[in-house]
Amino acid sequence: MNNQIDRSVDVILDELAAYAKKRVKRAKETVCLEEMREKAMSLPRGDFYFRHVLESPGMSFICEIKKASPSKGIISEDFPYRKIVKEYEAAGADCISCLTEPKWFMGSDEIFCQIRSDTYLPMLRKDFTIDEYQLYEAKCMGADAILLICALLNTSAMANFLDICEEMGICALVEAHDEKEIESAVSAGARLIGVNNRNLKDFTVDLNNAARLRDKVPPEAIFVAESGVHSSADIVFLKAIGADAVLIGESLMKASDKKSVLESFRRAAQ
Ligand SMILES: O=C(O)c1ccccc1NCC(=O)[C@H](O)[C@H](O)COP(=O)(O)O
Repeated sequence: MNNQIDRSVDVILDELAAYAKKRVKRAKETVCLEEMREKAMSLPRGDFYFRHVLESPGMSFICEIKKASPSKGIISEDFPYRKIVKEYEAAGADCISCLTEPKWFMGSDEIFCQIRSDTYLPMLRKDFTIDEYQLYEAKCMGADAILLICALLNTSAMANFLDICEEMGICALVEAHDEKEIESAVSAGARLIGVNNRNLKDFTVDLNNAARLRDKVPPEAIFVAESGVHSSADIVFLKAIGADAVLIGESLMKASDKKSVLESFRRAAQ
């Protein structure tokens, strides 16, 4: 993987979606859509564990496991993900977000499944969802939640995916970056809305995005502030603007002592 990212590239989301389409097409050659749907639907319905954990009082922490990203290249050469999840657990993480996108994030379904078998924490399968097939895959992998990115889905596709998640008893974290996307998420019926502080078109990060958009998310939905959290001061800021949860990746992945960094973030949220 090329660690030198061209920051001017604004097509990365399109490329991620196109590659996800290819991956789904390939997967369907092994297990077709009907079979995957049947497998998923035959499993016991989930109990929306992910959302219930985020609904508990106080700010919740969704801690991410990722080796690389399009904006940062390799984040963590050393990637002992099974050890990392234990450190997150020990430091009081509420949920785990695990990237499964293989090309830019260097994730995989296998990594997800290994972590799944190691932790009791609710897990988000973080991938670029463009096909219902991926929802069934996620359910079969034991995911408690999946990611839906507004920039990749129109309102009706989003509503359809949310209905499928509802039927399977898993949650959808619906990610928005601006007012229009939040409106789309709300009218599709999203109950967990993540505002990304990272602009996925130019990779700039600004925590004020969450602040600016906080009031656009209805109070009955859970508001997750995503990306760009690097310090206890960031946590204090996001708590003050009314974030119910934060999703943190890079700063934890880069920390040599993840447990103490996460513990300090959690103290800042009290
Ligand atoms: O992070 C990227 O470069 C990126 C590029 C294109 C699509 C998604 C991308 N990242 C996903 C995320 O937003 C983050 O993994 C997540 O919110 C955690 O952010 P951070 O704490 O800043 O690592």
